[in-house]
Amino acid sequence: MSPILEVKDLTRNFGGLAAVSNVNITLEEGELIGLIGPNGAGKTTVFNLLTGVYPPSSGEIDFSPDGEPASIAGKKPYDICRAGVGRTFQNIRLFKDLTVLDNVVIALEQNQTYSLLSSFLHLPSWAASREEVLKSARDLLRLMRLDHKSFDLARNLSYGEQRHLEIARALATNPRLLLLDEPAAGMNPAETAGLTKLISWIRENYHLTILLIEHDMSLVMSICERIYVLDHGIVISSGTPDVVRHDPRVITAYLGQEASDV
Ligand SMILES: Nc1ncnc2c1ncn2[C@@H]1O[C@H](COP(=O)(O)OP(=O)(O)OP(=O)(O)O)[C@@H](O)[C@H]1O
Repeated sequence: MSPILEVKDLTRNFGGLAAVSNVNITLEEGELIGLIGPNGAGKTTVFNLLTGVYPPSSGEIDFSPDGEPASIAGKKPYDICRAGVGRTFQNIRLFKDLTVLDNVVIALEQNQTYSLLSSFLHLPSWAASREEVLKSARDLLRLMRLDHKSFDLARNLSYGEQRHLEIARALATNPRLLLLDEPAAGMNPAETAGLTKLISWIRENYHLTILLIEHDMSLVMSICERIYVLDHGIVISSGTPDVVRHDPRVITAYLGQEASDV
C-alpha cells in the first residue's frame, strides 16, 4: 500500500530565494502530522505547492487516495481539491458578507453534479440534491458547533468561530487529506483546547489524514504522531514529538524566536 502523500525533493524558488528546498514528506493514511518551523521557514509555501497555488520549481508530489499514486504537482487548485486535498488558510478566507450556512453550501456545491439547466428550472433532481446539500451543511455546522450561528454573516463571527467555519468549508469539499494552516491562530487557551479535541475527532470520524501547520506547540505536541520541522526551506528534523522536542537543531532554529515554547 502506497503512502497517501509522498513529497519528493520538492523545491520552490522565488527569484533568488529558495522558499522550499528539496523537501521530502511521507504521510501514511490516517496519520495526523505536524509541520512546524520559525516564521518564514516555508511552511505555507509547502501547502501552496500541495494545493496548486504555485507550481513547484522541481520535485514531485504523489497523492494516492485510492492506493494508486497520481502526480498532483503543478495541477490546478480546483483539480487538486476534487482529487481529495482540502485546506484552510492562515489568513482566513470566507465569503464574509454571506451567511455561515451559505459559506458551507457553496463549498458543498463544488462537488455537486446537477446540470445548470436543472438548477435553472428547479427540476426535482435539483430540488432533491439541494435538500441534501442543505442537510449536509447543517450537519457540518453542528459538528463545528456553529449551528446556532447559521444565519449570521460570516464577518460577525468571532475569530475562533471563523476558523471553525473554515474547517467546515474544507470538510465540505470531501477531502481525504486535510491541510490545516494555523487553525488555532488567534484563539484563547480554552478555544485551542476545544479545537485540539475536535481535530482528533474529525480525523477519526472522517477517516482523514491531516497535515497541520501550527505555532501553538501544546496543540502540535499533544495530537501529532510525527512532526516535520522546516527552517529556511529545509527539513531540519522529523520524528515523534519527543524526538523533535529534544533535537538540538530544532532548539537552535527556534532561538531568537520563542524557543522555550518548543
Ligand atoms: N509569492 C511569494 N513571492 C516571494 N516570496 C515569497 C512568496 N511566498 C513566500 N515567499 C517567501 O518564502 C519564504 C517562506 O514563506 P512562508 O510563508 O512559506 O513561510 P512560513 O513558514 O509559512 O512563515 P510563517 O510562519 O511566518 O507563516 C519567506 O521568506 C517568504 O517571504
